[in-house]
Amino acid sequence: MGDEDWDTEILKPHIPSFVPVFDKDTFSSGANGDAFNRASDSSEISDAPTRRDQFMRSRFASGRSLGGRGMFLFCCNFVGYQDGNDTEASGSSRRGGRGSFRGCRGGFGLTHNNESEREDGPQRPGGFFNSRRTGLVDPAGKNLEFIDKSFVCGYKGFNEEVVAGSGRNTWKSEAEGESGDFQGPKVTYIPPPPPENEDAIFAHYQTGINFDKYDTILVEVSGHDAPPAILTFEEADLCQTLNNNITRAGYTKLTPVQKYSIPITLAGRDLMACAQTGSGKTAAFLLPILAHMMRDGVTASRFKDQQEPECIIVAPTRELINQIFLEARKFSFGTCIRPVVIYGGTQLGHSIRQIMQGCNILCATPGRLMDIIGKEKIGLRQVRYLVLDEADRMLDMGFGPEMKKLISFPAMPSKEQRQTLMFSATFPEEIQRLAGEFLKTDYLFVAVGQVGGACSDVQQTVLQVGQYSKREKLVEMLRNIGEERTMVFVETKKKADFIATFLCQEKISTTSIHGDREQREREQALGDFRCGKCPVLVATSVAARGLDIENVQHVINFDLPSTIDEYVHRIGRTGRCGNIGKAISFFDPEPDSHLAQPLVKVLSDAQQDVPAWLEEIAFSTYVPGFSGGTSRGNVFASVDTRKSYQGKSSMNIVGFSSAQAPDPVDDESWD
Ligand SMILES: Nc1ncnc2c1ncn2[C@@H]1O[C@H](COP(=O)(O)OP(=O)(O)OP(=O)(O)O)[C@@H](O)[C@H]1O
Repeated sequence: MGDEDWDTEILKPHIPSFVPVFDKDTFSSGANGDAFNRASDSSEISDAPTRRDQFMRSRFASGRSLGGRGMFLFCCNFVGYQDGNDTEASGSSRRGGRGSFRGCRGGFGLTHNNESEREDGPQRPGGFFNSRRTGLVDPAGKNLEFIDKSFVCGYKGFNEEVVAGSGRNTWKSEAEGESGDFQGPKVTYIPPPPPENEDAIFAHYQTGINFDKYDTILVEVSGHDAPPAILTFEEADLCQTLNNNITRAGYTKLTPVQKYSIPITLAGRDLMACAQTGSGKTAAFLLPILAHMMRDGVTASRFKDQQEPECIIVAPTRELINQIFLEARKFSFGTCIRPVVIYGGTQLGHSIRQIMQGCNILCATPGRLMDIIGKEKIGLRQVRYLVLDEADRMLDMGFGPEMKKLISFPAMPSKEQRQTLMFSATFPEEIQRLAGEFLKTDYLFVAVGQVGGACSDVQQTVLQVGQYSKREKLVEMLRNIGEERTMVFVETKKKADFIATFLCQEKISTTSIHGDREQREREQALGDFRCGKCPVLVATSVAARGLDIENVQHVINFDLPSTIDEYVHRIGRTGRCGNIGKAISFFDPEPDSHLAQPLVKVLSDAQQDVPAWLEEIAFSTYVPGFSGGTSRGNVFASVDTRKSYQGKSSMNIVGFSSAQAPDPVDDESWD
């Protein structure tokens, strides 16, 4: 069936509108076969040579995207209205006119080119102004119609404020959503308490066969007087409790980003660290912070109306910040340090109660953090460590203003008085420049491998698949993949629902995660995926960053994201911690041609085969003299952008393999 029929099909009233979970025993996803491999390879094989000459590749070195194919026109012909908050991609360029929800046949004819979902927005309230898919996601599993009730009142997305011309959305603070201007029905969800059982706290998965290969990755440290890397946990000279926790977590050997970031942080330096997905960045900031806190004799915080944490960690998504919290809880086990997590979509009172019981490390999503500071439940005076995980995302136009607000609070120690740490697998140049405002001028920059490069343990395949053939191809692949855990990324929340529902109809056990699902549903979906109850998770970019799920063997980009950075994060959900994984991307030349150049670069940098047809498209969209930065944030920074702007000779640059870890050479001054 082609996509032409899709809308019609979806409208059929008998189709379950929730995302059912099929029992695996009842509905087998099909036997493993070799068709998957054939499918994966077919386009490459038929498209002949896998690599063009070096000349062509070098021309794409800047990796700049040439997107901007016009406004994203999207009318929900199946619901008879159009909302303003459909997609989750945060790039400023929206995917062009031929989306999967094609045409503008119905609805109220509103258009919107500014649909990105910003995580950490308020939970959609219930009742009449309910989630736009009130009828879609029914946990009770009733068959409901795909009729959106919100069109009745012209609902356009709760608490949503579109910044015209920015190309990205910003939402009003969650503070307003939950406690301010908008008095919708209260969010009542209280997440389950974290496990108390030690086995569960220290549960971990095995490092993979390529874990030792991390040692061969080139590491570059730039900035003044970088402390030498350490080679072992012992060299970090952490306290006994921390060492015990590290051992119980199954860590025996440092990853490169840890070898460099731990001593830098222990030395009190500010840090911007860029390392490939799944290579242990979380422990790279948690361990030295915990060690410092222990060394400084942090006192157990007591029950108080206002808590003053020593450390604030922010991350862009709820699930990610919860994961970071669980890591903090694991490594601080047996100490008096109390980490707390707060995030949107949960009852505000619950967050407040958690904080009041004591808080040394606050893990928060930005909106909830602002809310809680506004309510004076958190005082900032004691903050010594500020961590921005997925820092490029935290500083982009979506979250940047809130982060700026955070560091501008009068009580917040200045950057000279606190330590600021930024981590990500991608750091576009313009974001690096913005980061300067948050960091001391002498911050150190650690680049493990190519900044913004994909994890080399992920086998990447790009297939040319037209919009109308995607679903058929997806089903074919998933049937061959069988029970192996697979994340399928799509561009919009509605599409996530459609594809998940479609796969369920095909009797493939599937669940979905995206920003229009209630938090309880999101966590349930993730839980079902983690435990293998649903081996397929259809997700929007809300699940692209940071999530560390054991045994994800495949990532399928049903739709490519609008930026190459997002691609790198998405495929990084597999191939983690030395394990190997596979990523398959459907490339539809019409909307995706702007990604051809950066894709060629990502593939070749990761020693992957580059299909000839992709090189052709990249070549045909190549603009001579085109280089470097773009406001779209989808090119790599060469490494530390201070070099580009202040001259290479003025930087201290140390390029060496992490295995050798010599002392950094003190070059000339750059500041
Ligand atoms: N030294 C180590 N030894 C063994 N396992 C480790 C080590 N460091 C990290 N891990 C494990 O590797 C996995 C990936 O780590 P983590 O989530 O911190 O990666 P990341 O670099 O932050 O990835 P992403 O860029 O996707 O956010 C986790 O399960 C973590 O517990």
